[in-house]
Amino acid sequence: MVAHESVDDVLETVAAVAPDVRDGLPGRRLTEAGVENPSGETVTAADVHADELFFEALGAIDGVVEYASEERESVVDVGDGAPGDGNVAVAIDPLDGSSNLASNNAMGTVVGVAEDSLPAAGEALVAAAYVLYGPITTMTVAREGTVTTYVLDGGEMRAVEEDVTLPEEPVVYGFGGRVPDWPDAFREYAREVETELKLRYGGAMVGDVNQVLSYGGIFAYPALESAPNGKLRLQFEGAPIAKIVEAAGGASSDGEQSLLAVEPTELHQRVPVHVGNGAYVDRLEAALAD
Ligand SMILES: O=P(O)(O)OC[C@H]1O[C@](O)(COP(=O)(O)O)[C@@H](O)[C@@H]1O
Ligand SMILES: [Mg+2]
Ligand SMILES: [Mg+2]
Repeated sequence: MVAHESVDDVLETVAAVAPDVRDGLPGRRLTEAGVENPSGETVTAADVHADELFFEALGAIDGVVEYASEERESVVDVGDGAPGDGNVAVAIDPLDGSSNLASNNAMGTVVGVAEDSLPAAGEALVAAAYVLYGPITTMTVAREGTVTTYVLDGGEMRAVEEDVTLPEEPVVYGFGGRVPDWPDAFREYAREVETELKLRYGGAMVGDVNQVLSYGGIFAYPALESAPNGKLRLQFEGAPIAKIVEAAGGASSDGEQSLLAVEPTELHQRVPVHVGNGAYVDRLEAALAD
């Protein structure tokens, strides 16, 4: 098998499983799983269910040899051999923004496909995608330098927008964390941005990034005084989202460099995430460097 066939299989499988994840949400509303994930966060029954569905389906693909999830402590070997030579590793945030289930707001799934063992840097990703469980279930895929958005119809991928690019005139911003917890330099930057753009923050990274991809602007979950690496995880959130935003003509940063260049040292490490139009990311980096 060659790598692109494994990548096709992974993307088609994520698309096929996503409707089942969605169908499983109503019955798991307001149900905690009673455990913490490796990041020390409360896990909902919906997080566990999504992880199980993706693990079963993705782990069964011939060319997938490693599976790592935000909900699992370590990488699981699910095939013979190592990533490379047609084999791939899959890193997944099975349900992003799952605290939005209680309030019935948008959530997502984020997936990165690498030809390297996990944890792998964003530069090693051969494809990245997110599913958005909004009024419509869509899937946005970055592959071979271009981004395509699909509507998922009964698990089938129907392309609705090819060569997705960030609009040149930015319109929206969304920043996570509490204002008093933001470092001074970020707070000053945010004060400027809020005079220029409209606030769009829904509390699920996938939904908030999709606003930026649709209207242009910037999304950030920055470093916090109480958490210098922010909240989001490099492997499961920052790197795949950066791959998609950069392939769509935007930029990403951990505050100093592209998120794709950040070398992971731990599977669940966190990283400050800033993604959006290049001009806003450049200004952010300049503001943090002062
Ligand atoms: O509740 P906050 O602090 O705004 O955090 C929201 C962020 O946390 C997340 O929900 C974390 O992702 P998970 O739901 O996958 O843990 C992001 O989707 C979102 O950007
Ligand atoms: Mg998440
Ligand atoms: Mg999650």
